[in-house]
Amino acid sequence: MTRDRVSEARKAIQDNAASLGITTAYISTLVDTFYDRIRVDEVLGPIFNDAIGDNWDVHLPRMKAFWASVTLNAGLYSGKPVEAHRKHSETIESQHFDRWLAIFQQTLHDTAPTPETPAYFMIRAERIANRLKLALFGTSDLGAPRYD
Ligand code: HEM
Repeated sequence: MTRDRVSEARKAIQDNAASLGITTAYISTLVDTFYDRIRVDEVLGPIFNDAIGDNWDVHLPRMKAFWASVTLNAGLYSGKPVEAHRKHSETIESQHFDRWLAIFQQTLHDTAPTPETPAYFMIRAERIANRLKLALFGTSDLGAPRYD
């Protein structure tokens, strides 16, 4: 695609997302609320707090950039999620993904600006969670999707 076509496609994605209430301001609220809940979760909290320690001021902007890239095609994130999780393969277990997704879904439910917002994020979160699970555990037993 030429550069014009790329920016046209990006604009179409962003207009569609904006019509669902998905903006960088909403992503910021979503990410802050989600990790506030994750940090106090009895199962996932210790994993995140051990891994991230005093670096939440680095992790949160990175996660906002990640979600802006996934949902708004913002092109802001350039990390390596598989490697980032593989570093924690001693502590992250396959069933933790269900809990992560359940907390994410509840956070979306509680904060969503429109009724369509949760599915837009959840479809993408589940797809990425499944790819991470496959990369980390080599399992294709991905469970029943919440959204498809
Ligand atoms: C079992 C569930 C999960 C656990 C326990 C977990 C844990 C973590 C931890 C500890 C980090 C920090 C890594 C580090 O800097 O050392 C991290 C980073 C990250 N996680 Fe997760 N995660 C989970 C699921 C997910 C899912 C489902 C997604 C996406 C939908 C995701 C996306 C990311 C991204 C983008 C990063 C930043 C990677 C980078 O450094 O660029 N994670 N995760």
